[in-house]
Amino acid sequence: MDRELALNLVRVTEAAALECARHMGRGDKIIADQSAVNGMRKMFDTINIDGVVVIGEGEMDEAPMLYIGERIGKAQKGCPKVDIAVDPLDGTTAVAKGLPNAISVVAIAPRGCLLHAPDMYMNKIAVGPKAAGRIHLDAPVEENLKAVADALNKSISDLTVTLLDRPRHKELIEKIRKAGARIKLFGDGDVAAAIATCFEHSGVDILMGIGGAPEGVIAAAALKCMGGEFQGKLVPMDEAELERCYKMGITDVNKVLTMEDLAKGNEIFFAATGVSDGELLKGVVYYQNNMAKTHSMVTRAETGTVRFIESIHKLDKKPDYAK
Ligand SMILES: O=P(O)(O)OC[C@H]1O[C@](O)(COP(=O)(O)O)[C@@H](O)[C@@H]1O
Repeated sequence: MDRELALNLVRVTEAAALECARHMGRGDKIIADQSAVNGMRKMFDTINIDGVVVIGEGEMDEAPMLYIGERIGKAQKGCPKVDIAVDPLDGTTAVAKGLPNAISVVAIAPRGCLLHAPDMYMNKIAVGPKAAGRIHLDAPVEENLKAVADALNKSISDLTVTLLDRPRHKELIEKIRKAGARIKLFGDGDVAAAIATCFEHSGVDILMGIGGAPEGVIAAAALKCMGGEFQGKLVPMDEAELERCYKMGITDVNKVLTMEDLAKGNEIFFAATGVSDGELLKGVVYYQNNMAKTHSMVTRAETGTVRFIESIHKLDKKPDYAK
């Protein structure tokens, strides 16, 4: 895949962020999400790829756009055939309430390389490059914390574990506290939290806990690009969810899914744009004269280069496809 695709992916997440950030604090997460989808979908149509959505807004009958299986992109002759994983707005509630950490994200890989993860929960663990290769999702919490602390040349008491603030994490939180690590809970957006582990200045060292499985695939793609490590295990809650795993070809739900299972190979691209302020990305700011500023990152696995891009948008001058 042409490396120029990276910049086009930023255009896609910027378009989604610019649309949905308008709905910050307006209390309606559905409209915020729809706006992100509209912005993202339109921009995808300008990009020369033959894409299939593998992680999207739901099944075809649940979502009008960016549904699983939808073909997107301009698809001109000779263009790359790719799998696309999107979360036009990770943090719908955060935007509706005006809270931090919401981002728009997209990951792309050659056809067949991204896991078609069912829409259910996934138990996750993620670390940055220095601690990659030292964790195992099935290992006891204390063992993982010790391994990460050793890799980072810190004591466990100086480690910060980040996890979603959910009642289901009560036991996990107790174990982390018992081991002596610090905890940073967040309300929503575990893709951004997983990415944050790859940057020392973010102040978080390890992500743990249960979040969405689709978000897990996107986070795995991102961490693969940045040299971190992500592992996940599906958490089907009932027979119906178990059946969905089987239907999607996941026969052993107890298997720890590695980055290679979730995002295969080295031709992976990932882009994200901040919607509301987070540890790494600033949220959208709207200026006078119908201008706006976005803050994005883009990376690809082949080189591992991470670019942070600040863009000033003159919204009056946007072409029709970007309106
Ligand atoms: O809110 P739940 O059910 O605990 O699910 C956790 C998931 O929700 C999120 O926080 C936000 O997802 P949405 O934007 O789809 O609401 C994800 O980042 C996370 O994986």
